[in-house]
Amino acid sequence: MENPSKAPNPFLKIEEIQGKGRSLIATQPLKPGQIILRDTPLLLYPASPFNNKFCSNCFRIIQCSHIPCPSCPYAFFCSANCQSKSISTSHTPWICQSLSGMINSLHFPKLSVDQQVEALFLVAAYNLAVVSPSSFRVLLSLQGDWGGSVVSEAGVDLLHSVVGSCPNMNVGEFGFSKELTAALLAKDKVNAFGLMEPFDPDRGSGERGVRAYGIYPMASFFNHDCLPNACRFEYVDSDGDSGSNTDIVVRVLHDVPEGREICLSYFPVNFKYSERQKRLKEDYGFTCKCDRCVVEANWSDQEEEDAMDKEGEGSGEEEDEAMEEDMDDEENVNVEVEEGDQDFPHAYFFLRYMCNRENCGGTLAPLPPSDASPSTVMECNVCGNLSKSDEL
Ligand SMILES: C[S@@+](CC[C@H](N)C(=O)[O-])C[C@H]1O[C@@H](n2cnc3c(N)ncnc32)[C@H](O)[C@@H]1O
Repeated sequence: MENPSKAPNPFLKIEEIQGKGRSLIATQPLKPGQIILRDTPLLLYPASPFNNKFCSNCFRIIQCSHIPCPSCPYAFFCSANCQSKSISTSHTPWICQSLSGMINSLHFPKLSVDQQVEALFLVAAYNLAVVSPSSFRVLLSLQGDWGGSVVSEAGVDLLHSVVGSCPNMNVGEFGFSKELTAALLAKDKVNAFGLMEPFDPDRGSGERGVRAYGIYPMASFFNHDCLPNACRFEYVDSDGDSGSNTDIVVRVLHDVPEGREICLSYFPVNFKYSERQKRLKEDYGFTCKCDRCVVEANWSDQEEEDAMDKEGEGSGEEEDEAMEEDMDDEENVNVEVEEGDQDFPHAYFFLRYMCNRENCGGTLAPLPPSDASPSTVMECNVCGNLSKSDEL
């Protein structure tokens, strides 16, 4: 599951940016669609304690019959291979015993579903301390501290006592303390990526279910931007080796010059200004001051509504200066933008990089370039649709 001693990434370096902390910077000019990162999770944990829809090891959909764990009722596998692999990764004997102890305790059923999922994370994290101390150290080095604003003291007390009901919380050199539990919860909150359930056209983009959460050692250094220059893809249900299907793949959307920071959006880009600010403050502990937020901070509610309507229509207007800066090197700009309409300066981004399929809200990135020529086929990172960029 984890591989903390990977080769250095040739496209990215970590640098401190004032006000943002560690950030990922392009070490060379990047082409549209270029894969800049494939990252393997340090740990994965299920988004629900009582799920038999997804394999507890590879998190693929279980197609027909599942294989239950012989020792507890909380894990199901898609194959004998996954079951045997899980013994050293996602469902070790330690996790199996801990889950049984914790879920049968008096406190667990009183937790909200979100708290139950956080308890599952803590069990997975303390398991990592047992099975791979070096990976646990990597987890501890990520952003998120006890005392930050993203986890409440009451929540920490409750979860620490619930996880304390596991029968064997002797976790070696790291110990088991409230401070460690609090730090782990904060790290989970600001770094976890959701591995999503397959796209369902009948559900809105905000309602899409999560099958599992993962903490990725390198992807955890991507900062947020409300108009990102990269996006991540996951192919959990793909064939191939169990183990690599939960990797995340990050591709750039357009040309990026050397030295530019690479950012993801931490949620669908069509969220309104107020929703974005709330989410970033509550879940990640910061106030976003990206170029888009600076512009939208001055919008009235009506202007925001108008902009969202236009975005839904996918109509193109003028690029703003900030976007121009990011797009200077864009080779495939073939979208006509209307002149003189200043009220929705980021329309170009939505026209070109937002999936227009109903209820999707995904981001479009070109397929990886072949022979150094950018692809004209765009792939949506939510519904998986492929479209020709020149259809725009
Ligand atoms: C996934 S981590 C990103 C890496 C992090 N900067 C670090 O030093 O490890 C998320 C955290 O980075 C910071 N961050 C991310 N995007 C930011 C932004 N646009 N402005 C300010 N801080 C940001 C916040 O502290 C957030 O909780």
